[in-house]
Amino acid sequence: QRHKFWETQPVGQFKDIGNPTLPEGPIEPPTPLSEVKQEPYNLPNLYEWVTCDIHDEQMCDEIYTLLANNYVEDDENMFRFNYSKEFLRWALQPPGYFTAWHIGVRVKTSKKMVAFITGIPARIRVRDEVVNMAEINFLCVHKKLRTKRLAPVMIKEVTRRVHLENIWQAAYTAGVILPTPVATCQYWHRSLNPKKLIDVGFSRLGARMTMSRTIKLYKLPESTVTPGFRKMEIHDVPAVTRLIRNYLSQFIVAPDFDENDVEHWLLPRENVVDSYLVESPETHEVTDFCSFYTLPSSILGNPNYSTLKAAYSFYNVSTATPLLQLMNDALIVAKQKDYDVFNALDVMQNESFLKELKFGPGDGKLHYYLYNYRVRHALKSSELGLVLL
Ligand SMILES: COc1cccc(CC(=N)NC(=O)c2cccnc2OC2CCNCC2)c1
Repeated sequence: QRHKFWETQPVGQFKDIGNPTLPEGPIEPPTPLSEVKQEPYNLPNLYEWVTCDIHDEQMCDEIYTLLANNYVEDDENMFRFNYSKEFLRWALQPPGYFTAWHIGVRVKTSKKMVAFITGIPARIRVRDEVVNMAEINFLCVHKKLRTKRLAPVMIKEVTRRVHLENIWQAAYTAGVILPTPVATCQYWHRSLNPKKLIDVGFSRLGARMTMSRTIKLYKLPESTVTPGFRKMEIHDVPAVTRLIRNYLSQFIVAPDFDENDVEHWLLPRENVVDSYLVESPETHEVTDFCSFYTLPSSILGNPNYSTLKAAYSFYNVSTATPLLQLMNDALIVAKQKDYDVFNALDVMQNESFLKELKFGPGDGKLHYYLYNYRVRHALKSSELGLVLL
């Protein structure tokens, strides 16, 4: 019964692992658009599809609430992602987005939103092939409807709508193992507010450690140390695009960002995404870049705290400032902005700073997947240059 659905899909199958005869690249060829199913898949009788215009305040509210109450929790069900409305509008409206790929399921009678799944277009390079893909995210089924096998039909429906736009590949992540991970990443956490993290059960007091010793251990300078370190601004887009395109070229899988993408994904947006760069005081050249996105978590069942304010490492480039120093400045800014914790995956060159900057390993892994694209063998996480929201 395991993976009954995924064994029917064009994804790397476990039985194919290590089979050298299977070529890297698309698993199935594109279908002629006339042969793509024109009408939506059938839902169980009580439910109907709804195309969600995230720009509409009331619709955005319904999606926010569905996710806030039913989306991903940590393994111990102590925390649940609490994506903000402005974050969702940012995440779902990149250049070239399709409203039709923001798909809700609601109860026909009550019109209550009970499930959601999204796609956004992205150009993703795999080795030296730039592929038009859909990034699939926010798959969420209401807790009370989990046994109704809604996820497979939702995945087929978003796939159908992506096919109608002549896109045949996708990228997605999951905390669970499905056929077949293209890379498996470990996540790490850097305490910024250790007392709160311990009070809410996110962290535990180390052995032979007192609370005051722990607070001292994670203490950071009041201000950043790198000369020329400043917030990114709109006029920096061309320079940051050059910097990040060059940096990402070293990874096997990475986004193929152009200036429009950089302007959308990396320009600071309050409470959504923060980005900083180093402009050399002498030459005024942009030499380094760091960024993190804001994804709070609801704290489930704690009398004193309701929200964990978390920063998630996004894209970081160092060409002149040591990455260690650049990321320490990112930690300092996050602390200044009252974040409780700074999270990072061991992707790109992150491993080079995680331990030294006092990140601790998380208790789970994040698996990356490609749909209808075979990668001969799983990548090391350091060969991955893609961070999904
Ligand atoms: C602390 O609150 C949590 C609430 C829900 C789940 C988790 C654990 C977890 N699953 N974390 C991650 O997936 C994760 C850890 C570090 C960096 N990015 C991550 O996930 C991102 C990227 C994938 N989509 C969710 C956000 C933690």
